[in-house]
Amino acid sequence: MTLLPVDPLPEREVRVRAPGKVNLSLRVGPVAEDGYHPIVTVFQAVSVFEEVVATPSSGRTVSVDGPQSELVPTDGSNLALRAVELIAERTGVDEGVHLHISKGVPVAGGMAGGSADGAAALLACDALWHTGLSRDELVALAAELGSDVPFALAGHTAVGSGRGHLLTPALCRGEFHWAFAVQDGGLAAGAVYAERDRLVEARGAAHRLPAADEDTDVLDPDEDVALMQALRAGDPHALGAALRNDLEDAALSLAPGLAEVLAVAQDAGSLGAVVSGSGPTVAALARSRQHALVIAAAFTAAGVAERVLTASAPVAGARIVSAE
Ligand SMILES: C[C@@](CO)(OP(=O)(O)O)[C@H](O)COP(=O)(O)OP(=O)(O)OC[C@H]1O[C@@H](n2ccc(N)nc2=O)[C@H](O)[C@@H]1O
Ligand SMILES: Nc1ncnc2c1ncn2[C@@H]1O[C@H](COP(=O)(O)OP(=O)(O)O)[C@@H](O)[C@H]1O
Repeated sequence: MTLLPVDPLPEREVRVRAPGKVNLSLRVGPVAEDGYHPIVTVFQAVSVFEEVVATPSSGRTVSVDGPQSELVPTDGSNLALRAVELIAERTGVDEGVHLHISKGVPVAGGMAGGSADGAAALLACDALWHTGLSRDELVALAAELGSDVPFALAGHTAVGSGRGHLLTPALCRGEFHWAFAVQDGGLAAGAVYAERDRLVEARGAAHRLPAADEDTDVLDPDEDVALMQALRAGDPHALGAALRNDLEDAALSLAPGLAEVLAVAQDAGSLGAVVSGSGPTVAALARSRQHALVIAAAFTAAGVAERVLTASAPVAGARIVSAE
């Protein structure tokens, strides 16, 4: 009897796409004992995406391509690999996986690209390993990985409280258009929060006030009434006027060149411009898709960005795009 060659089983592959974000408002309270700051933030997911492809493998490894990929660690500190270890540990799975990440979101840019990879890896492993986790279980694992990871799962527009991990969906009508000025060097979120503490304390000392007094009402949700109304009305002019980021002074203090980026956005007629999260990416709100391209061109012409991006928003959170 002759044995016919048998085709190997087709490689299974799960492909997930997850968005970056911009903080439309970011209000920061005084640092808590655990080293984290209570915040109230309005997240919006933007059409700048990470793609993560998971395939079975003997080990647990990651590879990365795309802009700034050389800045992304491929050891156990990679958020996507941390997600793999976490889901394996909690579900008792003893399998390997290789993740390939194609980066679209700036690295350490304040747009939560690493968080998007973490969220994508959770979804990919859940599908690949048939662990069948519920949405709530995935969200709980996401919150363990990082403050911004639950929003990368949720997407759209949402209010984040606590460390930013407790989410409430926000009503939002229509489509908004953004231009982003991306910088080469990133800013670490922890360093920017620490710089904010230093600035608040220095200001408190100058006014002979206890530093914490300044933040007494900062976490009151009513502070964002105008912004929430602008979102409900789908009014980009009102939204532009309501943008706010309490980390902006700290990001500007660590990266003073960002003041010029904000000025260029204003000169190009943006409806509002802010540092995105902990920076250093600057997000400029445009009147239209065409206007976003004009603002992006102005960033390039002024030489204030290493790279420019345009995006529409809001978009959905992490999604499986194919599983075969
Ligand atoms: C500033 C924000 C705004 O959305 O995002 P980015 O701009 O970095 O994307 C977030 O608060 C960042 O979230 P994320 O980057 O997930 O932070 P984590 O990994 O949880 O924490 C990194 C470090 O930031 C500081 N941190 C983070 C969140 C928070 N509410 N208070 C903090 O003080 C802590 O020092 C922590 O050690
Ligand atoms: N998958 C990943 N992609 C990007 N950065 C990662 C990843 N995993 C870990 N990191 C580390 O986290 C840092 C910040 O991640 P990132 O999400 O890109 O920025 P931010 O927190 O500013 O939004 C990076 O400088 C990098 O050292």
